[in-house]
Amino acid sequence: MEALDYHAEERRKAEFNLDEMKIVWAGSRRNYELSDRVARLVASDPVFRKDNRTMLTRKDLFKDTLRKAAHAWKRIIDLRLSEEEANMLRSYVDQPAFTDLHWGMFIPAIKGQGTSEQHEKWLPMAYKMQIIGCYAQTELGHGSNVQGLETTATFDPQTDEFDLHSPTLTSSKWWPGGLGKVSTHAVVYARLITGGQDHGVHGFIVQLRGLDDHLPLPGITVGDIGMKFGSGAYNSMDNGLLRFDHVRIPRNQMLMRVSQVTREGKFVQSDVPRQLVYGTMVYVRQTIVSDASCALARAVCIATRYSAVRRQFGSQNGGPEIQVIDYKTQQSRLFPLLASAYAFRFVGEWLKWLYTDVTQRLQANDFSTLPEAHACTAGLKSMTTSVTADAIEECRKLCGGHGYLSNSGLPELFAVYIPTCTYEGDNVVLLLQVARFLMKTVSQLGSGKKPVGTTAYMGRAEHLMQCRCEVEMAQDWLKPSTILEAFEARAVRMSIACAKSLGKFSNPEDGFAELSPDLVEVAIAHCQLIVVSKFLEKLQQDIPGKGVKRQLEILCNVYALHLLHKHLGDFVATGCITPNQGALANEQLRLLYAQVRPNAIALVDAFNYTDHYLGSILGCYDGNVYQKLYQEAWKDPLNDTVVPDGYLEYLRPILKQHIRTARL
Ligand SMILES: CCCCCCCCCCCCCC(=O)SCCNC(=O)CCNC(=O)[C@H](O)C(C)(C)COP(=O)(O)OP(=O)(O)OC[C@H]1O[C@@H](n2cnc3c(N)ncnc32)[C@H](O)[C@@H]1OP(=O)(O)O
Ligand SMILES: Cc1cc2nc3c(=O)[nH]c(=O)nc-3n(C[C@H](O)[C@H](O)[C@H](O)COP(=O)(O)OP(=O)(O)OC[C@H]3O[C@@H](n4cnc5c(N)ncnc54)[C@H](O)[C@@H]3O)c2cc1C
Repeated sequence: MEALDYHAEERRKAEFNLDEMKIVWAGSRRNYELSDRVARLVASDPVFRKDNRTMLTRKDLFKDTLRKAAHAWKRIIDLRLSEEEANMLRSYVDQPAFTDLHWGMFIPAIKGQGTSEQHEKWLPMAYKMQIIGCYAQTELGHGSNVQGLETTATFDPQTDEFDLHSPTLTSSKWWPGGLGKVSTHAVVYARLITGGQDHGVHGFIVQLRGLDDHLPLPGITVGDIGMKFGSGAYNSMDNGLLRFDHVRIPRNQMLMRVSQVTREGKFVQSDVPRQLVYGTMVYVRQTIVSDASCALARAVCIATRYSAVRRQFGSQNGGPEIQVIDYKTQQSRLFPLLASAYAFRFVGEWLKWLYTDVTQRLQANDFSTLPEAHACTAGLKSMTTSVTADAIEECRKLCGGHGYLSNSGLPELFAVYIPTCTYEGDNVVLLLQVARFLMKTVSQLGSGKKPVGTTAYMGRAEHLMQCRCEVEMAQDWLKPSTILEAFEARAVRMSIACAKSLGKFSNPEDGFAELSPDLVEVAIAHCQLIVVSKFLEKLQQDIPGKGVKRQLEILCNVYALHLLHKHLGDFVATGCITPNQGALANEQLRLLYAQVRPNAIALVDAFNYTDHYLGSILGCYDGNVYQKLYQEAWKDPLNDTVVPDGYLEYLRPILKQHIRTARL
């Protein structure tokens, strides 16, 4: 018997080759095949079941996480998965765990900031998981201000050791994932002190727990910081606290690629920039951008599939009601998010390339592109996570009441996703870093130093400051050069206006603080330009498959024009476009929505998510939503008994009070 598919009609409407689109989404045929295989492997394994997760107590959830991590590791070993496949497997298991920090931060920190001797000593043990590590930077008193960290690492030349100490309550390490209950080791960030002199924050490898009994080593106080937002969600992670009471570690456990301490206690700064101490954060921010496209695609997939199944109003002559996806308001809320998922995917690909490039340069002692890599990773991490967090909530609303059910998958996705706006750098703090970079670039414009990379457009500031948009009809907005110039002109004009305002302050730092809300907007305009331009660049590539490129062009235009519509104030106020041209952009946007509509379901099918990974009744592939919702309701523990626990103690006395009242 053929499986029921409530979306079959929608799938037939698609105007492009779905298999080819899946490959574009995955980045290559090889990526597609790998990820498809690993996703199915996870989905078919009962240990990785997650539909009961939000019902578990914290302790049970944590134990379930340990069980899944151990099983994942066994699968990785047994199947001899490559590092790439192993990463995919962990991400499809879809449960935050200590392993994220071990593989995602502990190992990269040692790789990026350790010497080759340190690599040789620590990495083989870490790769075999004979030791498990975390990234212990943030403290109770300081997260954003890394230079304000208080933990000290004081060199003792007598013993050739560092003495690690937490001098105040606020110096307690607070938040590191994997620290609370699991990690045997940590890369700890502490102030390096030699000969009474403070040399700022550096990384140290510190053993926390015994490898035989898992007990904290002498002088170490360690534990979990407590429940976090939402049920299930990030509570599978043991975010921890850590205090040191004069804990001793050998000198060679300071990560010494950036700076060294000699046997005599002399501090030596190598010729690599001190910012490399922040290198792990740059790496992770880059991965967070790719992850944003996955999370956004997931929410959009659920909301799109459900919007095609859900019907409200408009029945004529007893016929079916209107699918809610056909309401223009639904389209204007949903399709820009669909377009954003694709846009973030492509900018994530590009950022990965940029990161690989900067890493190769750093190895060859070329540090010239580090500021650009920092600005791009910080800015795009901030912009994509903020958009995605808001979008998940918007998708919940797009699913009406059923979106609020836990089994829609959206509440947990939201709860697990929102800390990305805070961790790895608070989004506002990161945008201010981008703004500093932009203001520096503007200040150097007259000096003959040509801006390069993502700020190259500033080199054309003279033209962009006075150019006039030539749009006369709605369809003129479909020209890539018109869109690009409008975004470049807006970004450069906002940057230069801010730089001028800054110039009015006698103390630039006072000006920066006073104008910081405007500077954040400048940074966002710049980041949006990057995303638009990378989407346009993607379209320059040879993209095979019937109709695939055409769909991507439509999505690119939706992405750019919805931003233009949303930030019309910026575009008009800076004189890039007229209000009438803004209205034409909106007219074009409506036409584009109509073109997306028949392809919407196939465009989310292209993400190739399994029902297991989506974890949503509303988003399941076959669209059999109502039956599944009905069946699922009966599985709730409250329905285990017909009469609830507590009836006799609490309900019956209330219900029976009229008998007592009547007797009085
Ligand atoms: C598959 C793998 C999966 C992986 C998943 C992993 C799991 C995910 C789970 C994640 C769990 C979450 C895990 C976690 O949450 S881990 C904890 C994350 N913590 C943060 O992100 C803290 C955020 N704060 C900072 O980064 C710094 O303190 C900032 C940047 C704010 C200021 O800093 P500071 O006060 O020192 O700097 P300055 O402003 O005086 O600027 C001085 C100069 O330095 C340059 N500069 C600054 N920063 C960088 C940089 N990074 N690379 C290169 N350059 C940099 C800057 O441009 C300036 O240059 P110039 O203007 O002088 O030229
Ligand atoms: C789920 C989760 C996991 C984490 N995992 C880890 C981990 O594994 N390892 C680790 O070391 N850390 C971890 N962290 C800590 C995380 O990196 C920090 O919380 C983050 O960097 C933000 O710092 P903060 O908490 O000090 O925020 P704060 O800086 O105190 O932010 C509070 C408010 O102040 C504003 N603000 C701060 N500075 C400025 C400024 N200069 N200008 C304008 N506004 C400002 C912010 O925008 C924000 O609105 C984790 C955090 C979370 C939530």
